[in-house]
Amino acid sequence: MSKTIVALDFSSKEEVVQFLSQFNEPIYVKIGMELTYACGLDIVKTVKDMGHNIFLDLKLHDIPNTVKGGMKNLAKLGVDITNVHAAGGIAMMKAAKEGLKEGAQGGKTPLCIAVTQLTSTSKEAMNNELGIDGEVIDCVVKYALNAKEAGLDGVVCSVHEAAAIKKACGPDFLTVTPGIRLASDSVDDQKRVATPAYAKEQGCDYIVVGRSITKSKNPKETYDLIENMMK
Ligand SMILES: O=c1ccn([C@@H]2O[C@H](COP(=O)(O)O)[C@@H](O)[C@H]2O)c(=O)[nH]1
Repeated sequence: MSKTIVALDFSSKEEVVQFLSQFNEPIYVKIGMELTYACGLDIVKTVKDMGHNIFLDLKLHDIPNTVKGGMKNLAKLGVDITNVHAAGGIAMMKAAKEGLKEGAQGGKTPLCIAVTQLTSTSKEAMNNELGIDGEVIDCVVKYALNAKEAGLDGVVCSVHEAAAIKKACGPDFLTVTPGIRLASDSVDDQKRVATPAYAKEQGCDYIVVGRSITKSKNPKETYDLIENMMK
């Protein structure tokens, strides 16, 4: 199973099909807002029919009843992982899990993970804009403990918090880490970034990589390079 989840941040089905044609074997991909809002949820079936594993990254955040209903319908798509915002609270996360169980197809319930603090959030922004005092790592670990209490399977966090989360929540609690850059890449809008090699060192279960792969001159070669760093 690959450790690299490629973020398919494209705005058309054609771009996705062209991008995935470079891969001869199934990989792990992430379908997020950009692609879903451009193509609708039909794109999930298209990518699934090509044999790829899917993390559907729609980051649900609403009242528990609404999230439960939303997740029930997302589970019917047969995706592997989906997610919510941990900031929605424990009752909302429990409802997400219930919805996924109700909608599960063929006995397969998608894993549910919670976004802690976005990797584009710095300590300064968290303190001054979001009004959360203290260090990012403390907030992220608290959100991870909430997600565990709600029965979720893991969290989205930065590489810098992964080891502390494993210590607090146990080795089987998944850490899925975006904000990945090769040393030569520009950081763009990300704030809490790390290399694939450091992600491996910190024990991250999966890394999420978008632009470093999709915008590189040879995406397949860059994917292979990154995937090998995670082995
Ligand atoms: O905290 C988060 C949660 C989700 N993401 C998503 O991951 C990719 C990262 O893309 P890059 O191009 O590698 O920066 C993107 O789809 C985000 O929506 C995140 O970055 N941070």
